[in-house]
Amino acid sequence: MAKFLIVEARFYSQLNDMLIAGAKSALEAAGHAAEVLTVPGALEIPGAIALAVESGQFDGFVAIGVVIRGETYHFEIVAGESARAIMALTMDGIPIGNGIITVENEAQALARADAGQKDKGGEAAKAAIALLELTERFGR
Ligand SMILES: Nc1c(NC[C@H](O)[C@H](O)[C@H](O)CO)[nH]c(=O)[nH]c1=O
Ligand SMILES: CC(=O)[C@@H](O)COP(=O)(O)O
Repeated sequence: MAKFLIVEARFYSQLNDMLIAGAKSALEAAGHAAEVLTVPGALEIPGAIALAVESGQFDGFVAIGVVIRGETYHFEIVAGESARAIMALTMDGIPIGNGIITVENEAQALARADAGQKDKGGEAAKAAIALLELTERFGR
């Protein structure tokens, strides 16, 4: 059994609850344990994961968040920079699944957060599990 940390940016509470439910379901189905850490927004997720990696307490990570386009360029920054920083961590061999949904509106977010629809939380958890299995296969 591996131990995963779900790092969630609690910007839209109900949507996050749905994403986390999907992620937890996927992790439990694979026989793994999960803890949840909450940060203010998606831009804080990569830094929180980096700090948690240093603790040595977790085998893998799932990033959970919702970024909905507003009026300004800030959407591109939040969506793009959180994804870029998470990708940089995975390139360092850290098993992370990215479940930060970046959408145009709440309807799109709902369809992707719902585990009975597109289940992006569960998808991200399965990606993290797959990367952890690769670290075990390649001896990291
Ligand atoms: N607009 C959204 C944000 N914005 C906040 C940033 O993520 C960050 O917390 C702030 O810039 C302080 O560093 N975060 C989301 O997760 N979702 C959004 O829609
Ligand atoms: C994704 C965002 O940053 C968004 O929620 C902020 O909206 P705005 O661009 O209208 O400030």
